[in-house]
Amino acid sequence: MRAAERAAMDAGTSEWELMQRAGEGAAQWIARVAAGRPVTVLCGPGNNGGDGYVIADTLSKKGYQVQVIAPREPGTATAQLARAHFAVEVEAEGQLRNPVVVDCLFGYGLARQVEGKFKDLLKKLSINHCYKIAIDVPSGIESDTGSVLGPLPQYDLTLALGAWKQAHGLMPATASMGARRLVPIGLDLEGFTSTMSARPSFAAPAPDAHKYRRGLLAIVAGAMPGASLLAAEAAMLAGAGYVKLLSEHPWPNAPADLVVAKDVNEALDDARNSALLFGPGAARDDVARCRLAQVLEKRKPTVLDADALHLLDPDMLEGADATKLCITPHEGELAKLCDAFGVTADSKLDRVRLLRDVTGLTVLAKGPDTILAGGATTRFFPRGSSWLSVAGTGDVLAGIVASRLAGHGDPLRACEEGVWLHQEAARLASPAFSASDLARAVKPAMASFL
Ligand SMILES: NC(=O)C1=CN([C@@H]2O[C@H](COP(=O)(O)OP(=O)(O)OC[C@H]3O[C@@H](n4cnc5c(N)ncnc54)[C@H](OP(=O)(O)O)[C@@H]3O)[C@@H](O)[C@H]2O)[C@@H](O)CC1
Ligand SMILES: [K+]
Repeated sequence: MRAAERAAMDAGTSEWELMQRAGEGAAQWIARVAAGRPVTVLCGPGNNGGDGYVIADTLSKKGYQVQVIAPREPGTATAQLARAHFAVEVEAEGQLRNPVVVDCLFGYGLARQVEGKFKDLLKKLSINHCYKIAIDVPSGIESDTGSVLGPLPQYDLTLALGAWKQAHGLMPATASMGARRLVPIGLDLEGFTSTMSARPSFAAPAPDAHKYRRGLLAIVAGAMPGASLLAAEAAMLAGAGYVKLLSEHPWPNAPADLVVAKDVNEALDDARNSALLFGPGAARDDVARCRLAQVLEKRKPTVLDADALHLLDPDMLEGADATKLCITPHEGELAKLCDAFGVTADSKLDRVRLLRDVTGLTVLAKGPDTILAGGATTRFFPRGSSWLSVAGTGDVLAGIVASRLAGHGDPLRACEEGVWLHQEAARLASPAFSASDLARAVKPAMASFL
């Protein structure tokens, strides 16, 4: 973010100009929400506080009654300029008088624990029944890691300035932000490798499509059949033209439109397979270990999930084509993988990136803050439904990602599309769904992206 702002300034746009765009853009949102009601703006000592003075000034000029509380005078030249433009009284402390409160205490410059008067203000904000708006990031948040450095009110709206920061996609920060909106300030974000995932759009199959061209996905089942059946049911609705379940199990409950291949070795050898999925319900014994080795040997685009992630280690990966593989670990599986590959880091984000770097795999670390890392890219996602916290939803995700992978063979794109489809299916299936409800909801979810 600092580099993008520096580039804009080098190209002739002053910091003051950027701050005015940010403050005025944010004020437009605030005016919509406030709808005429008086507004309190809390201003800190840096440029986040500077944004606050621009917001206060813009709202005043629109006829809003504005209270500004600033415990410390602005310390940067640009924030001082903003303060000088706001000709109305500023209180050093006081009660939050108004029904809408805008928090401009700290942005991405917060570098240590919030203490003293700033801490008191954030505490007051926490218990106040006002509509709470965070400017750029909530002021008690470290914007690179999403970790908490001060009191964290539950905001109704967070307005990211110029670009999304990593905290907008990371727990625990993201849970406090309420709705999130981006205020553009004209920065050139081309080449940003770490970004919020953009909503994808899908197309109907090509006019000359047939089932193989749309992709043949082979799902290799294991000892516990339910999980791979769930993955298959989701995969059949997520784009692949042909989903085959490779299993020696007799499958009395498999739907009629799911092909079950009993000769697993023969079906795995099928040159027409576009993608493979292995792991859900696979168990962690020697049989599963041999199966994983066999799957990797095929060097096809492949999704590894669940038990396969407990079996994966550097020896197993030897000879595999990492560029075609994606892994979809939850928190526990991520810890197991980090252990196996000698990765240690404090934050989930660093663990995911390091694991990607060490293995060359595309890593989709699922959870309340899903992180995707592959190649040089990191993607964050809008918050998904918390109803996804139920058994079997990971199998459904693996099926969806594998189905997308069968269609085009690009692991990063498949993961990104998979997360969106999964979250949309959850939204449509909510509240309180089972994993098979979720798998069925992939069908209407597809329609949302066409
Ligand atoms: N650059 C640009 O082009 C644009 C930037 N923009 C905006 O600027 C924001 C970043 O501004 P920033 O870098 O000035 O940092 P900011 O978040 O205001 O805080 C730093 C200040 O707080 C202080 N401080 C830190 N921790 C503290 C603590 N615990 N307790 C007490 N004090 C503490 C620290 O001073 P210190 O005491 O460390 O000397 C410093 O004074 C960004 O999020 C966006 O909103 C937009 O206008 C668009 C254009
Ligand atoms: K803030």
